[in-house]
Amino acid sequence: MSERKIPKEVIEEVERLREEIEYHNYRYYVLNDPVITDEEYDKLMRRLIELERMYPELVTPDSPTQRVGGKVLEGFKTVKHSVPMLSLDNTYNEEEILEFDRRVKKTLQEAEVEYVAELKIDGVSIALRYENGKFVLGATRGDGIEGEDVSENVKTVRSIPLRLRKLVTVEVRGEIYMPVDEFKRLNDEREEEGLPPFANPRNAAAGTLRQLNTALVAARRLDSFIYYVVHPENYGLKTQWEALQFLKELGFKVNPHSKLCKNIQEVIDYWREWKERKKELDYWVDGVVVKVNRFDFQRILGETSKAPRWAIAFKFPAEQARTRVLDVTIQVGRTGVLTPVAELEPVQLAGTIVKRASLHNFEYIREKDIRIGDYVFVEKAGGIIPQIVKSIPELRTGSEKEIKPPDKCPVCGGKVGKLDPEEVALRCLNPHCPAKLKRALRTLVSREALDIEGLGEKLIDRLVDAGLVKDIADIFYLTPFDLAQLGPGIGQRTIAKILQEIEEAKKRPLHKLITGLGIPMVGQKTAKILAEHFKSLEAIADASYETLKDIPGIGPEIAKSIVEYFRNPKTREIIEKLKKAGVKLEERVMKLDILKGLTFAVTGTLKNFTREEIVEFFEKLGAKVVNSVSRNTDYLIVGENPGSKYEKAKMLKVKTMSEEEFLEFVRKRAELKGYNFDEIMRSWKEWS
Ligand SMILES: NC(=O)c1ccc[n+]([C@@H]2O[C@H](COP(=O)([O-])OP(=O)(O)OC[C@H]3O[C@@H](n4cnc5c(N)ncnc54)[C@H](O)[C@@H]3O)[C@@H](O)[C@H]2O)c1
Ligand SMILES: [Zn+2]
Repeated sequence: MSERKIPKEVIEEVERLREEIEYHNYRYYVLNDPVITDEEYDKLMRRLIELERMYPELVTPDSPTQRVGGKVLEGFKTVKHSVPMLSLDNTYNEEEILEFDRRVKKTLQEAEVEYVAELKIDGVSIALRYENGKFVLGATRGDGIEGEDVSENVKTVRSIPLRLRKLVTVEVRGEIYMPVDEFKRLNDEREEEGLPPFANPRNAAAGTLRQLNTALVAARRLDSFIYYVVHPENYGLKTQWEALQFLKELGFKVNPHSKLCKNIQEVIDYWREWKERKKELDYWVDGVVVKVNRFDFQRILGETSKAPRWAIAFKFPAEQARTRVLDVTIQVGRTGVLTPVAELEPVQLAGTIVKRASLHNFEYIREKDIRIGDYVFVEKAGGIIPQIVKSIPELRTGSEKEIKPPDKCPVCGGKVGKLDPEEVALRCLNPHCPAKLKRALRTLVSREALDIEGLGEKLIDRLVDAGLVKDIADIFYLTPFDLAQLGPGIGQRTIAKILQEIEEAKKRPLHKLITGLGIPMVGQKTAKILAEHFKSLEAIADASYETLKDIPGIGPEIAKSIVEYFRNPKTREIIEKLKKAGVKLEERVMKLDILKGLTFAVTGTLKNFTREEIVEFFEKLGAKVVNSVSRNTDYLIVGENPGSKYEKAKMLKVKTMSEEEFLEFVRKRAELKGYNFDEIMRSWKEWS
C-alpha cells in the first residue's frame, strides 16, 4: 500500500471510539450494568469498523473490532477453551443479509446454500464438557480464549443434564438464559432491596451465573438452550441440522423453533415471522442466528479472530416510541424503598399501550436528565418492560419541571433517607409505615422471632389487604371470624391451629419479641443483649441514649436507632396493645447455679452449640468460661478438630471431656441440685 497520510481527525476519532467501546464493554461484560442501549453500542462499533476498513493501517490486534468483548472475573478459576468461543457479526437489515449470502455463495462457488435459522437467545454463552456422559465442566465465554469455571453454578440449571443419554465424551455450547417471569421477579426484588435493576435479561443471566454464592444461583430459575457441538466430525455429524438432532438425543434442551432453510429468502421469511411472534415466548430473543448448514462449507469459510464467517446474527429492531412525561409518582415498596414512576402520555409500543415506566431511583433520573414535561424515547427492555431510553432536551420549551426527591414518605409522611450512603435507593425510615406492614409482619412471625408458622406469606398478604391487620399488634386480636373471612382454603382446623400458635407466641422469651419488632439495626444478637440487660420491654423503651450506648455490643449508632424507634408515638401505641393482649413483655430469667464455681474452656467444633451459644449456656448455668487453658481451668471440652488448647490441657493435666460427656456431667450435677435436666434443656432451646 502506498504511503498516505491519515487525517488527524480520523486517528482521534478511532482512538475515541475504542476508548468508548472499551468502557461500554466493561460496563456490559464485567459489571453487567450497561449505560447505553445495544443499538447505540452497535452504532459505535459500526463506525469503528467503517473507519478501520477505510484505513486498514489503523487496525491493531487489540482493537475491539478484533476481539471478543468479555473478561474473566476474579474469584473464579480460569479455563482455557478447547476451541475459541467467538462472537457473531450482526446486522439489523435485509440488505446486509443478502450481502452476507452473496459473500458466502461467492466463496463457496455455489448457486444456492442451505442455512439453519435459529432464534438468537438473549442469554450468556456457556461451554459444557462431558466425559463418558458425565458433566465435568461449565465455562463462560470470557474473552473467547479463556473463560471462567462456573461448573457449580451450571449444575443448578435444571435443564442441563448432569448425565447424558449416551456415554459420549463431548463439548457442547449454548445459551443460559433467564425466563421472562424470573427476570421480572428478580428486578422487582432488587428494586425493593434498593439495588439497581438489571438492564436486560442477558445481564441478569450473566450476573447470576457469575455469582460466587451457588445457593443464590439455585434460587434464581435459569434455563438453557444448547445449539453447538465442538468437533462434530467426531460423532459423524455433517451438518448443523444433524448436530441439533444429536444434541436432542443426548438429552439437552434444544430450541424447538429452529428451521432448515433452503435459501436466504426462507431465512428472511423466518426473521419476519419471528420479529412478530417473539412475544409468544417466555424467554427473550433479540434476533435470528443464520448458520451455513454444511460443516464442510463452514470449514472453507473459516473465521476471523472475533467471529465466524459462516454465521451472522440478524437482529430484530428495538422497538422505540416517543412520548411525554406527564408526571412522576412515587411508589413505596415493602422495604420502604421509594421508586419514582413516570406517568406517560399513553403511546403504542410493540403491541401494547404504555402509560408508565419505572424511573428506578433519583440518581437514574439525574443521569438521564429527565424532567416532567419532557419528550422521551421509550423502549421495552428485552421486549417487555417499558423503560425511558433518553430524554430529548432539544424539544424543551422551558416549562419542564425538575424531579426532586421527596423529603417525606408519600404513604405515611415519615422521614426519608438512605440506610447506607453507598445505596442509591431512598427509603421511608418510619418502621411503622403501612407500606412496610407486610414485611414487618413477616419479621414478627419468623422463626427467629415469635415463630408463628401458620401465618405464612400469603395469609399475611390477605390479612393486610383485607384491612384486618393494620399494625403488628393486631395479630394478637385476630378472631376466628376474621380468619374465616379470608375465604376458601382456611378451614376450622387451620384456624384453630393458627390461633393456638398466636396464643403460644405471647409467651415467647422477650428477646424473640424484640427481634420481631423489626427495630432498625436490631437483630437477634442485639435483641438478646437488650433483653438480658433490661429484662422488660418497657424498661428498654424508657432507656436513654446515654445508657444504651454504653452497653457492650450496642454502641452509639444502634442506641440512636433504638431511642428513635421508641420515641415514635406509634411504637407506644403498639406496646400498649401488646400488653393488653397479654403478650409477655418481661424476661423470664434463667440463671442457675448448676456449674457455679467451675471454669471451662472449649476447643474445636461442637455439635449442639455454636461458639456464642456455648458461652451463653455456661453463663446461664453459672460457670465461668475462659479463652485459654491455664492451671486454673477445671475442664476443657473437646469438640471436633481440636486446636492447640488440647495439647496444652494435656501438658497442664487439665481434665478434658467430650461434648457428650459434658452434657452427661451437667445432667448429673443438675439432678444433684434438684433440677430437672430435660426441662433445663427445653427452656434453653426455646431461649436460644
Ligand atoms: N449496551 C452496551 O453497552 C453493550 C456493550 C457490549 C455489548 N453489547 C451488545 O452485545 C453485543 C455483542 O455481544 P456478543 O459478542 O455476545 O455478540 P452477540 O450477542 O451479538 O452474538 C453472539 C452470541 O449470541 C449468542 N447466541 C444466542 N443464540 C444463539 C444461537 N442460536 N446460535 C449461536 N449463538 C447464539 C451466543 O452466546 C453468542 O456468543 C453487541 O452487538 C451489543 O448488542 C452491548
Ligand atoms: Zn412511609
